[in-house]
Amino acid sequence: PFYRVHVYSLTLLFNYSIFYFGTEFNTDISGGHICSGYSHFIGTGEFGNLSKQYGNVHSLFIGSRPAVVLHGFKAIKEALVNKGNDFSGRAQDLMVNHAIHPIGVVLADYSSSWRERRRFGLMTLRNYGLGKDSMEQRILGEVNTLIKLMEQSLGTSISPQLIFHSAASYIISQILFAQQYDYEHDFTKFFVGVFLEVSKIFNGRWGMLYDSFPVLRNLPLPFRRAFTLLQILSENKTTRVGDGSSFSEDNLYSLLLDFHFAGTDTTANTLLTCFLYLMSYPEVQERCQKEIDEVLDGKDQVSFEDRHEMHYPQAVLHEVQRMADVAPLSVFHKVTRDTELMGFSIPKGTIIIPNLSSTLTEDGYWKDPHHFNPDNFLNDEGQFIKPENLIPFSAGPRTCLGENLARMELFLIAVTLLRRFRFIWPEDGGTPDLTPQFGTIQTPKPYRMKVQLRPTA
Ligand code: HEM
Repeated sequence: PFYRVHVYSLTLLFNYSIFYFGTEFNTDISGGHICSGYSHFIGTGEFGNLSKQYGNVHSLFIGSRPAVVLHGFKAIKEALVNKGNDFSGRAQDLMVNHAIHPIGVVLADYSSSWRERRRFGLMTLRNYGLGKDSMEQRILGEVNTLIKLMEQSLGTSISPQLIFHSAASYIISQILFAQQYDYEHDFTKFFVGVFLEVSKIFNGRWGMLYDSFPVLRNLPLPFRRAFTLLQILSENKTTRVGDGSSFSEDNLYSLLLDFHFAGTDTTANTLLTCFLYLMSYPEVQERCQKEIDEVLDGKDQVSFEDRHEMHYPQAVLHEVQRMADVAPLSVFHKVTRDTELMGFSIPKGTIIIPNLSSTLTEDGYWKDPHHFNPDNFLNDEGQFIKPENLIPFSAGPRTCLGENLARMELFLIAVTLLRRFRFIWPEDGGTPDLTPQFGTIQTPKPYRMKVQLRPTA
């Protein structure tokens, strides 16, 4: 038989529960091992253990569908970059596909229409100023709103979650929408709220049940709420597409959702991780501020170009991305034709799970793999270096389309806020908990922060 299945373990049901069956690949065919479970519930720590047991390329089941997990930089690069054409499809039968019809970019299968829409997305980002001053000015404009909010809360402790989510949402919305609303407007609250709630459903146990057990899909279970919310959003769309466009209204709507989904949670959770670590390591925060003051001496605002002179803050921001591990399993890929990888044959249609997390602490690549240490990104002369195996944006033809925008946002927001404020862990905040909450998009545990004006500000 293709798969030799035996029950490996049956762990809990429902409350953080998974059906977890271990199976082995028929060694005549693949030479490898297979075990199954469900990614959202196994957690990346468990994934790491599976690689120790089964190797850097092994498989598991999502419901009844076989998937292959790739661990470590070598296997991921070999598949996503060197064999990019074979490994760049997308699975088409998961809850996200059904709720958001995959005619945008993120969830679309590898095809000429995906390529066309991806090109359109990149062109739109460029036309709206990425790589030119205008995008920078928009981001800095948004930082001013953050500054005002923080100034109103000086001395008290604030919850940064909604603030950073709204800022990230606002920046991407400036490209996507003609009209803007402030943070307190009903539309903003509705829009940001829908995305937070829908992501929670996709990433939670209801999303897992939907994906694993197709028979449940039409039942009135709580996952239907995601469909309802997206339907309400869809009913509120208006179109600006003129005659002659190769894009339908639905294509544009999907692109809007894609860009907003892909660009908000990821960036906001990286910022949240950044300030969590800066408060937990005050000496790192102070060293960043010292270098920022020196480089910006006399300038009233930072520019993205300044990053080339800010070696330590750049190292800290990259180390934060390593710790944040925002998209631990990337977005699942799919094999577009029968192919092979590192001696394993993989049939067309197999889901591919790139375990990006596994590259972040991989032996032999980092000076200090298991601790927060900006030295991981500094050479002996204290200059910033970026090891090629830091791939939070993934790699190959499906690599994140918003990487440059995200990098610009993280740098400009962090540097401007650090120049003006000191961030302190509140006395009544307990001990900082740096362990992220596992999910398709990882997020730090909710925390509060205290903001003080810096004497030089
Ligand atoms: C820190 C911030 C971000 C991180 C860590 C991140 C990470 C990722 C990852 C891991 C993927 C999957 C790549 C793959 O399938 O191999 C992805 C895809 C994508 N990201 Fe991002 N992202 C970030 C910010 C953004 C922003 C700001 C945008 C907005 C323009 C964006 C737009 C996209 C799109 C459109 C895709 C789908 C690309 C495709 O399927 O062809 N991302 N991102």
